[in-house]
Amino acid sequence: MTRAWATLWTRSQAAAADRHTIVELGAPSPVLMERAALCCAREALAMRGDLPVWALCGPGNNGGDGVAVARILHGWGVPARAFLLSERMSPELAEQVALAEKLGVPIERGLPQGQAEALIVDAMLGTGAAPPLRQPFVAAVTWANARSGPKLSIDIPTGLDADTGAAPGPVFAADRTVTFVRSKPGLHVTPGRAASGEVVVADIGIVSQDMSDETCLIDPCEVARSIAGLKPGSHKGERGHVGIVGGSAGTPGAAVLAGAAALRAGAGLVTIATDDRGAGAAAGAPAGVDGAAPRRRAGAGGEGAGGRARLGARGGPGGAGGIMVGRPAGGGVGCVGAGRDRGAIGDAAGDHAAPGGGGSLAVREDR
Ligand SMILES: NC(=O)C1=CN([C@@H]2O[C@H](COP(=O)(O)OP(=O)(O)OC[C@H]3O[C@@H](n4cnc5c(N)ncnc54)[C@H](O)[C@@H]3O)[C@@H](O)[C@H]2O)[C@@H](O)CC1
Ligand SMILES: [K+]
Repeated sequence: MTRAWATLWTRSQAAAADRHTIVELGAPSPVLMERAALCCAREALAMRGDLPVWALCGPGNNGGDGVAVARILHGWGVPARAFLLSERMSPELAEQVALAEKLGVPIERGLPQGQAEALIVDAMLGTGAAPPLRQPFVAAVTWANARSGPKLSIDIPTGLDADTGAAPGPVFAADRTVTFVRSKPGLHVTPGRAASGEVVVADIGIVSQDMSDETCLIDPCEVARSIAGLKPGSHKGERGHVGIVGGSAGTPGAAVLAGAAALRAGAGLVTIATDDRGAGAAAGAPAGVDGAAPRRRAGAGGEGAGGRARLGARGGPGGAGGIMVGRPAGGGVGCVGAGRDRGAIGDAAGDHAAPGGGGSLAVREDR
């Protein structure tokens, strides 16, 4: 399978790539910062309308990006200011402040005063920071979120856990986030996804050395390409049989959704083995279908377009070519008749299921 899916960098992977590019390859840090700021300044220009731009800058290199954005916009004739929110400054930030001051860019200390509308640029904290957020950034994020104007985050929204998307305190609510080289997992996971707005990935020339354990963002187009189309005139029996084990009595939702998804993806036959007798009807299968289940004799089955419901006739889900296993409510152990030669997918709690063939649960890439 071709994996042209977008890769994501965690905080430590981003830091390793920065180090590799700057220390080992010798790319000058200010050059990378200039590229980062140029990309962000272009986005700010597109977002601001007629508004001035105010960059809220933290003590590290994310703050350095913010000062550089204000300088670049100032050079383009945009009313832009940088606001330094901390007494501390990384060497790169200090260089940016010195350069901006020489060029007459307004640099101020503390939060902006007054109620004028502006595009707020969040250059407070980036991938070098770990939540929970400390002062003065808690107050600054709260102040910014109470304003109605557009908001742009540099690299990640301040307050967000870049690795998990968790928000243990206030998080800057961005309309757009310009993130560098690779996006970050936290920008795509709730609640971080909502705080990040539109995510723009800007290649600023940082390269990684070892990305063997990198995480990928699944591209729906790539997934669609990897699923074979139906042959005209093909029979339901040629389109695969998916077995689903899951859904306790009264809570069949996940099993039902998995069954409906399998049918929509083109499976010829779906078998749901569940403790919940209503699951088959809920999944769109003809009523009254019954069959073998892992723990009790209750179950439901359905077939794709034009198919006839059947369950148990092929030994329940054990007859399936691929099996999905959910965890029964209450943490019981599922028992699946999946052999080593069949694909099995466990859910987040799939480690509680025991494949009957003795093999471990795994996602097979072939079909
Ligand atoms: N040359 C480089 O290394 C480049 C860095 N870039 C920018 O630099 C950022 C990373 O810079 P840094 O590593 O300096 O780190 P950051 O600027 O993200 O943050 C570091 C600062 O945050 C403070 N901090 C950490 N956790 C905090 C918390 N919970 N509450 C309050 N303060 C906290 C630390 O004391 C430190 O002063 C990237 O996100 C990116 O925006 C880009 O300019 C590209 C090039
Ligand atoms: K930021």
